[in-house]
Amino acid sequence: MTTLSWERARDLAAALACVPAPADLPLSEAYGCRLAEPLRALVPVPGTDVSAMDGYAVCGPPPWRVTGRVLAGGVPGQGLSGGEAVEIATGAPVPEGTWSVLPYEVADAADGWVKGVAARGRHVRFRGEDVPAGAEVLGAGSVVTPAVLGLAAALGHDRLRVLAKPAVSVLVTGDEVVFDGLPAPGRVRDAIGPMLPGLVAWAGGRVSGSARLPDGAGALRDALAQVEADVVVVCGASSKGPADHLRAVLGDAEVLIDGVAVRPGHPQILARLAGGALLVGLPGNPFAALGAAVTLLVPILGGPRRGEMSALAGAVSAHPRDTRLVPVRRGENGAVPMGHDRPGSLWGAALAEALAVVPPGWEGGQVELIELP
Ligand SMILES: Nc1nc2c(c(=O)[nH]1)N[C@H]1C(S)=C(S)[C@@H](COP(=O)(O)OP(=O)(O)OC[C@H]3O[C@@H](n4cnc5c(N)ncnc54)[C@H](O)[C@@H]3O)O[C@H]1N2
Ligand code: MOO
Repeated sequence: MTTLSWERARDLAAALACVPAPADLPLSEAYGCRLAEPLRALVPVPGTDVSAMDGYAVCGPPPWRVTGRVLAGGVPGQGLSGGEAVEIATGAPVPEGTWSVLPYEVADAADGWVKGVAARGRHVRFRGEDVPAGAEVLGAGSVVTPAVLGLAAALGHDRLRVLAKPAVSVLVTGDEVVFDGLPAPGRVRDAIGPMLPGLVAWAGGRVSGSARLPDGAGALRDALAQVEADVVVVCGASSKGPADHLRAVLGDAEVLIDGVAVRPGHPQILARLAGGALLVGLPGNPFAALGAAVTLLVPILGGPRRGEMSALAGAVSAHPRDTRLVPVRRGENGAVPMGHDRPGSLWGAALAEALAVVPPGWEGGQVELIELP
């Protein structure tokens, strides 16, 4: 299979973008998804007539004799008759017969009696006044924001039927890769695993699982056989060295892309596994992995595709055959290269807000900027 141009690789990945499927997710997992059906109130809010103020629930004209106290979560007890009041907390159910609530600030209370001016219905939140039971509060397709999650909980929902984000399972390979602490000589800290959840979430997916694998075809083959996700990302093992087993274990998978003419990140792979999931093979070099993820993974997850065009303000040399991805920040005269962009280093990318796409043989002129999260 021949190496694909960077543009064609990105287009092919976008054409294979995952279609979100309806699923019932707990509130804790639904953030950022779209509702697959309208959101309805399972209960009225408030659920019963409650006080909106700390003060006295009163009945009839003043003065009132104070007969008791009701706190939030309490039971209202006996109903009120004319000339009676109970001390009441905000959110507590008002007793039957309540005319209104007199806040402490305007109540004149002494010796078990209270006086004041109480307009009828004032400072009482009536059952269903905020949201009536059964009301459709949001339409299908609405994005589940933090406020939507709070509203859904208030309306009695534990789960939401949403268009679930594509699930991404991450496999990090390499005997030399360690996952915490200071790497000993010959070891290297995993710099790709920590980068992926944020990148995946930004692109529209969610990391549903991750595993750490030693080098070796057996471990990778077993892990791929067990994985349940829409997309599997394999980090490392994408090149042609003795420990690079990804191609060997692809078996009856359909390899769609094997190598992209881009620097860094050319040894990237896209395949359709026998079970239907897509596999993205990222190079082990961390900046190369980021470049490959932007090329294949982000479009597959439905993430932003095209960026704006911009001049480059700084010396950048094009590659004769490969597209270059150059970390940049926007400046007054165009995008400024950040440097520190060797394949093994994320320093430049960490300083950057976008990757400039420098086409093969580029001789100046505007280039596309791909936003980085
Ligand atoms: N004969 C060839 N050798 C190489 C080629 C090639 O075309 N022909 N391409 C080079 C390029 S470009 C890259 S990029 C790498 C890709 O290698 P792999 O994907 O097989 O990855 P590894 O060999 O396992 O590791 C490469 C490098 O990255 C480090 N690494 C691996 N995983 C991680 C991780 N999770 N976090 C941080 N660093 C990681 C690893 O220790 C190596 O230093 O192949 C070149 N070789
Ligand atoms: O492309 Mo490698 O991906 O240059 O380091």
